[in-house]
Amino acid sequence: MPRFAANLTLLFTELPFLERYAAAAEAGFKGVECLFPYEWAPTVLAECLREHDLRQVLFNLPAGDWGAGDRGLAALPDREAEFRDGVARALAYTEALDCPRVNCLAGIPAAGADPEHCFETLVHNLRYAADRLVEQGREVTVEPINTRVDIPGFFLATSDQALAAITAADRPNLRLQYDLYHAWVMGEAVAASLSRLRPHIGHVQFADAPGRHQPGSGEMPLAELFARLDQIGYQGWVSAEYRPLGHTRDSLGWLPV
Ligand SMILES: O=C(O)C(=O)[C@H](O)CO
Ligand SMILES: [Mg+2]
Repeated sequence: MPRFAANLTLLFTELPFLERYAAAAEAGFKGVECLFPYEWAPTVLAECLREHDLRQVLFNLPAGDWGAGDRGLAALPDREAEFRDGVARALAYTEALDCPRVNCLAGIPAAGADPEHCFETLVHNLRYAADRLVEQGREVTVEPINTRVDIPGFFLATSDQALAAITAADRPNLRLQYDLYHAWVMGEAVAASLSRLRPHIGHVQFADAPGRHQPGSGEMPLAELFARLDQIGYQGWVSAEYRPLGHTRDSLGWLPV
């Protein structure tokens, strides 16, 4: 069985954020992730991890003004200084939380932006982030996100697009973040992709589709996909990144005890 982690931004939302660590540990998780840790001091989060014997496995680089519609900065040509500031900010958290990787969101380019220029910007920014993070021995992941339901206009909609950026940036600590849900929504043959992309995958996330809820709520063969991860020898973290239907604790039937 894979090593499962809980995404504390989406799971346990019945509780205030800092109380979700205890709930995750009590449910049996050993690892946690969140979208953005930045509104809490690194020392506060480090103490939550220590107190509940949890590992922080991932969080996102700052992604711009989320409320204003930003969904990442890395492919946005006029935001490079802000991207670099975000990397510096994230480094304080990777160090304090001993977090092995950060996820880099490409963002939604402005209407009419030149895709080639966006791609070059992305490659440049990925190199910058990878080179800063490697100094601490960390990885940077790149996540494709479905443009059909969740983030229309997102620059990297498919695994192959993300892989093209990773290959062009050419840094050993750059990896693919494979979110089974997004790949499924984009119509990817997920089981076959897992085998093909295995050498590039640094982190896995899941939710059932449609709906982005817990396993069993939709049509994805998630138990088979977890077994496939074992078969291909993937030993990294697999994070539950879904919006529970009902109370989180009643959504965890899929989690081995
Ligand atoms: O939406 C997702 O799947 C993610 O993992 C990102 O972190 C979104 O921000
Ligand atoms: Mg994801």
